[in-house]
Amino acid sequence: MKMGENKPWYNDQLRHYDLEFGQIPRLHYTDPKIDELIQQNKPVVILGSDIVKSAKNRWTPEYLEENLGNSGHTVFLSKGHKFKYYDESKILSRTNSHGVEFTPPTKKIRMKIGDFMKKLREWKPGQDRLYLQQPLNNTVGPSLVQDFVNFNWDYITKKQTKHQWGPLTSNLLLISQEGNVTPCHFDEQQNFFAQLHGFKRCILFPPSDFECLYPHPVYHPHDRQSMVDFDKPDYEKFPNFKRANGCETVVEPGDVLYIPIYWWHHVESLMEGGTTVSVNFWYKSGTTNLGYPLRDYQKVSITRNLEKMLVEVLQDPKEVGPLLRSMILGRYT
Ligand SMILES: CCC[C@@H](CC(=O)O)C(=O)C(=O)O
Ligand SMILES: [Zn+2]
Repeated sequence: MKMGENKPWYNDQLRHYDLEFGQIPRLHYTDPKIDELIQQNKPVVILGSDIVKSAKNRWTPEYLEENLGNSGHTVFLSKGHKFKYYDESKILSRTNSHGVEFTPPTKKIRMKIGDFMKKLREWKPGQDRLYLQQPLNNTVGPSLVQDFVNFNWDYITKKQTKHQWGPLTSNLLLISQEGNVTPCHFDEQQNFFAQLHGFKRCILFPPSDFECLYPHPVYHPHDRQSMVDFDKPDYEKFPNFKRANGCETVVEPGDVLYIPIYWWHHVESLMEGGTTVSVNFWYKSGTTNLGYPLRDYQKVSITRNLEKMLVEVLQDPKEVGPLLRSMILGRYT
């Protein structure tokens, strides 16, 4: 294990960005502050728990190759290190019929785990990068099922109940090539993000950073994804990016990062850190009682609903801006 400043990784394995980041709190799982932070919809890394102990460092690439099962799995291919998500259903949507050209930045294929691992082992710079992203389902082998059953569901379910989250919707198994990046985006679900093998750097921003991170319009296939290229920010188009308030952590095997609903997150597998394995736990939001003042994520949710309604009723997305400007300039500003 590479040691640097008593960490199992070196800072030069992290990609460099123009921003400074605070640190996400890393608390022992018995610390009551964890529940305070979750209640405040703030991120926290839960340490030393046995939430995914049955899979920590056990779900190695080799073990998964043996036990993931022989049905194909969803693999994304990318020309570069970024794997920017896009919603296929929005590529051909009516509102997109206004000639909004969209070229998917990644290719989605199905691959057997053996072929995926072989490609990873034989990968050469310049070739497409690979990222396996597969919901855990009943096609996995019995050994994985046993490990999954042996997660500490009691701890997880207690948190789900205490914080009035909705139902668990899925567990996504993520097997990433070293150096891959999932660019900055937010999800509309609560997320317990469990790191099982290797190291991932996670940079998070609060929902109130909406005006610093410039999400694509809701009708766009890259809905919920930031338009800012962190590797080469365009400060002309996105001037507020320089004042985004990011916080970061590097999750190690066994760590569980709580990524609150609507929080922006950028996730990278450390460069030269080997293949990484994670599994996430996505929960629907609970029924939010509208208390005042409204929470930042509630305002984002309201913004999204407004945007969807306007695009729906105006039909042409290009009319949304002028209508909103005429509505607020000189009246609400
Ligand atoms: C497809 C999901 C990717 C994951 C980030 C990562 O591990 O690359 C994430 O964004 C999440 O768990 O919400
Ligand atoms: Zn996400």
